[in-house]
Amino acid sequence: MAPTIFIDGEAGTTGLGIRERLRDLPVTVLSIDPDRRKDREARLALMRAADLVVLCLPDAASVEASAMAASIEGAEQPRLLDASSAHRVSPDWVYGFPELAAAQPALIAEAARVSNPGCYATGAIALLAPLVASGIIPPATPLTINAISGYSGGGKSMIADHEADGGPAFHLYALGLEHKHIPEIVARSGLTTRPIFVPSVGHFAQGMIVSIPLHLAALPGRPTPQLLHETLAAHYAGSAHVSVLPGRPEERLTGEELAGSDRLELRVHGNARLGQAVLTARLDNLGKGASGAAIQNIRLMLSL
Ligand SMILES: NC(=O)C1=CN([C@@H]2O[C@H](COP(=O)(O)OP(=O)(O)OC[C@H]3O[C@@H](n4cnc5c(N)ncnc54)[C@H](OP(=O)(O)O)[C@@H]3O)[C@@H](O)[C@H]2O)C=CC1
Ligand SMILES: CC(=O)N[C@@H](CCC(=O)OP(=O)(O)O)C(=O)O
Repeated sequence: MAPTIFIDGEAGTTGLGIRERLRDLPVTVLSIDPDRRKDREARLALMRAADLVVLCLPDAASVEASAMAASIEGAEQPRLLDASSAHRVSPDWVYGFPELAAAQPALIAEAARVSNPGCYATGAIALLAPLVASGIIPPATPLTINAISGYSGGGKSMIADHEADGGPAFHLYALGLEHKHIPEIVARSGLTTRPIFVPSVGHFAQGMIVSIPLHLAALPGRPTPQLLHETLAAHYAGSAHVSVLPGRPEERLTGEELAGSDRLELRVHGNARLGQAVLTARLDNLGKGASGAAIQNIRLMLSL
C-alpha cells in the first residue's frame, strides 16, 4: 500500500511546493477540508491516519503541531518532517541535510523526527561545513555571511506585498543581527564564533545567493582558492543536487537562475595573489531551500 502523507499547512508557499512535487511519487496525500485547516480535531484525525506528517507552518504553530502528533499513542503516531525553523538545532530531531555527511542519509531514513534546513542556512552550511571539517576554516574564525532572497522567502504575506504594489527593489533586514538561521548555521557548520549574517530581499519571486567573503591570507597556511574548490568538489562528488562549479571572475551571478529547480550551486571566486576569496551558494529558496529538500527527506524517510 502507498504510504500516506498529511501536509499541515498544505495551502502555504512551502506546502504547495511539496504537494506539487509529491504528484510524481507513489504516495497518498491526505488533504484537509480548507475550512477546517486550523481545526485541532480535523488535523489530529489526519495525523492519526498518516504515516508521515509534513509541517509547513510558522514556528509557533509547528511546535504546537509536533506536540499534537506526540500526544497520539501507539502505532498511529506518525513520523514528522518539519519545514519550520523550530527544531533545527534540537537534539531530538535529525537534521534533514543528506549531503552534510556520509552518515546523514541513513540517520534521516530511520528518524522519527526530521527537521528540514533553512533556506539561507542551506547555502551557508553547504559552503562552510566541509571547509570547517577539513580544518581549512578554523571553527573560531569570525565570518560575515551576506545573502539575497527572492520575496517568496517571506511566505504568503511578503508575496502579496510585492505582487500588490511592487514592493521595494531591494532591502536589507535582520539588522539586529539575530536572524533565526544563525544558531542553525553555527551548529551545523561546526563553528564556534557566531557569524554576522546580513540577509536581504530583492524584488524577484524565487531564488537566492548566499555569499561569504574570506581573507585567505589570515587563515592557517594561507589556503589557495584552488584548495577550497577541490575540498568542496571532493565532498559533493556524485551528489544529485549539489554541484561545485568554477568561480569565474567575469561572471554575473543572478539570484533567479535556479528558480524552479531543486539544485544547489557552489562556487569559490578567488584571487590567490591577494589571498582573498568569496564563496557563493546559489539555490531556489523554495527548491533546495524548502520544498525540494523536503522531497529528498520524504524519499529517504519512506524509502521511495
Ligand atoms: N517561503 C520560504 O522560502 C521558506 C519557508 N520555510 C518555512 O516553512 C514554513 C511555512 O512557510 P511558508 O510556506 O513560507 O508560509 P506561508 O505563510 O506561505 O504558509 C503558512 C501556512 O500555514 C498555515 N497556518 C498558519 N497557522 C496555522 C495553524 N495554526 N494551523 C494550521 N495551519 C496554519 C497558513 O494558513 P493561513 O494563511 O490561512 O494563516 C498558511 O497556509 C515556515 O516555518 C517557514 O519559515 C522554510 C524554507 C523556505
Ligand atoms: C525573505 C525572508 O523573509 N526569508 C525568511 C526566511 C525564509 C525561510 O526559509 O525560513 P526558514 O527556512 O527558516 O523556515 C526570513 O528571513 O525569515
